[in-house]
Amino acid sequence: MAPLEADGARPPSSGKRPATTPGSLAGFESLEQLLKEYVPSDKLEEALRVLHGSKSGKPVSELPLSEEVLSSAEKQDFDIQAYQFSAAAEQLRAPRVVRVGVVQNAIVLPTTAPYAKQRQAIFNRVKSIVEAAGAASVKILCLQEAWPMPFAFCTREREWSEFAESAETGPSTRFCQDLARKHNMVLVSPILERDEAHGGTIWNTAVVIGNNGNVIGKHRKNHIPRVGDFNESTYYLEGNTGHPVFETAFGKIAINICYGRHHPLNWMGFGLNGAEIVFNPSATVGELSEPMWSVEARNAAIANTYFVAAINRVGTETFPNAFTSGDGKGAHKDFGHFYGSSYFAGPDASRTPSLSRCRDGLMIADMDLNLCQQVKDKWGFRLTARYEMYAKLLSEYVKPDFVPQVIKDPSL
Ligand SMILES: NC(=O)NCCC(=O)O
Repeated sequence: MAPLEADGARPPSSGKRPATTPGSLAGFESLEQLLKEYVPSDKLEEALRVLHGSKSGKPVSELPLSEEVLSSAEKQDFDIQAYQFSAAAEQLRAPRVVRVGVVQNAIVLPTTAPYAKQRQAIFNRVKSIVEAAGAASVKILCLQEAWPMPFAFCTREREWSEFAESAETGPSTRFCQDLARKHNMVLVSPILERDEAHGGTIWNTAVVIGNNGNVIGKHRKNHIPRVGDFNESTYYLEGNTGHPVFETAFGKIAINICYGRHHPLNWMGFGLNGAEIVFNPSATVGELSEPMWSVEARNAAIANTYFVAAINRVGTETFPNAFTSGDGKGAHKDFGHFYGSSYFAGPDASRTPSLSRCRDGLMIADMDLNLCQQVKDKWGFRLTARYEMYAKLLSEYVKPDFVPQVIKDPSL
């Protein structure tokens, strides 16, 4: 199919990449870029209305950014996109608009480089993206899962545990504290945590740093995968922090770390505790999870009437020694491609396009948090839920003598 430039649809998008670029979708950085290239603009709006939901009949609108921020992204070669989730004007409440951002990034140095150098190179790269977010007045920013390190848990090798650090005083927390203070920004920093008070146990943890640079608290990943190359349970087990919601200067936030997105009750826990925005910092690869990616965070936003930010790392990470994963695949040295594609979803079923599948990126959105209550009042999911009935079922289910409620056709 030829591009539609000739009949005036729209010029070629900047999202074009050589088809050989790792992670590219037939030569495009994202599904939306591919659609932009081939679907005439009037029809594209209709297609996106159905695909991404709508705000008064239109896809989520773009948010203009300053030249300074745009040119910094271009110079440093990261994808930047910005959108706005508006809400209806209310008579008794002022809008509560908060500017939120997410960062996706590849590791910078090969996994064979000295660890201190690998981490410092990631710090330098992430700093430049966080600085752009700060210049764009982002007030709550979340980084990707285990952002200061390669996602080495596929290997099962012990030495990668060296990247674990204190959630309260480790180098990543100190790095984020400086940036949080500088930009008056809440920063969510998902790291590999070493808990010195409990024998140096390791956790997969998101540290929430307040806009004054203080550590507000932390949350430990609730669900640990045992699928494909995700051998994380060799390093850490299920978290013990429940479903905390962090009340920040800019809104009530929570973090559902990666594999927790497959568990609807996990999402529900954060909703019951009052989250308005739930971040889902992830590290996941195409072959395994891409068909689920565009569905799960969006469904969680709808079912729990809050905003969700789905964040995935990007790039292919190759490790020195081959590993196997008990799934019949031969020994290999990489996880496959982390497909990026971070996006925001609103409680009203609208969503943004995705960030690049091939490049680092910063996505920004203005969210009017009034939308959460407006959608609750309209759809009444919290009103109509049957929590006592679910609680009863669950309390029965966890008993060893549970008998499933099955009514068999007596004629069988
Ligand atoms: N990081 C992580 O939990 N990945 C598991 C794979 C997935 O959930 O897509």
